[in-house]
Amino acid sequence: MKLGRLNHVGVATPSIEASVAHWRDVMGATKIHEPFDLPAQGVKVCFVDTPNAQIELIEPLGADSPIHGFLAKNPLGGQHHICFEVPDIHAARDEFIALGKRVLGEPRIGAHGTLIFFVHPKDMGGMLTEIMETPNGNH
Ligand SMILES: CC[C@@H](C(=O)O)C(=O)SCCNC(=O)CCNC(=O)[C@H](O)C(C)(C)COP(=O)(O)OP(=O)(O)OC[C@H]1O[C@@H](n2cnc3c(N)ncnc32)[C@H](O)[C@@H]1OP(=O)(O)O
Ligand SMILES: [Co+2]
Repeated sequence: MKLGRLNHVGVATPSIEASVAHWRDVMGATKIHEPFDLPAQGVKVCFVDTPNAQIELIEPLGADSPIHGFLAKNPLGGQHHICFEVPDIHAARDEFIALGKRVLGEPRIGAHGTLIFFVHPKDMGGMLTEIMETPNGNH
């Protein structure tokens, strides 16, 4: 697979409002985007810009949110996933599968409007890994 740039670090939180205050007041973030709901992924999302990538704050949305289990184990929240860009999402998916990695579902539209998929943390050195097709303009 051709590894692209680190797009974001996903950070699970029980409260985006509280996390925004942390990133603004403690970490000095100056560009924090408006939060929005992503019902298809079961999360509320807020992007925090850093000079070379984004922090993606995710709060559970709805009873079936995929981050409920993580927050039950980590009530304060914490680093949940890392996301790398690739030029061709379908080729990347095929390559992970050929390597015996558990790809979690079909490619679907993520928070940046391009296709994403996840690879199981137990097959990725303990890190839930999101693979994302490079957005237009990032090439
Ligand atoms: C905002 C939209 C989108 C984007 O565009 O960026 C997103 O990022 S959405 C982010 C949220 N969505 C997802 O996480 C979808 C993919 N995740 C899953 O399918 C599941 O969460 C999971 C990874 C399969 C875990 O399932 P779950 O039922 O929550 O946990 P288990 O208890 O079954 O866990 C098994 C095992 O794995 C460990 N684990 C779980 N989550 C993580 C994690 N984030 N990082 C590292 N390890 C994780 C968990 O601790 C268990 O380990 P053991 O206790 O040793 O068995
Ligand atoms: Co993400």
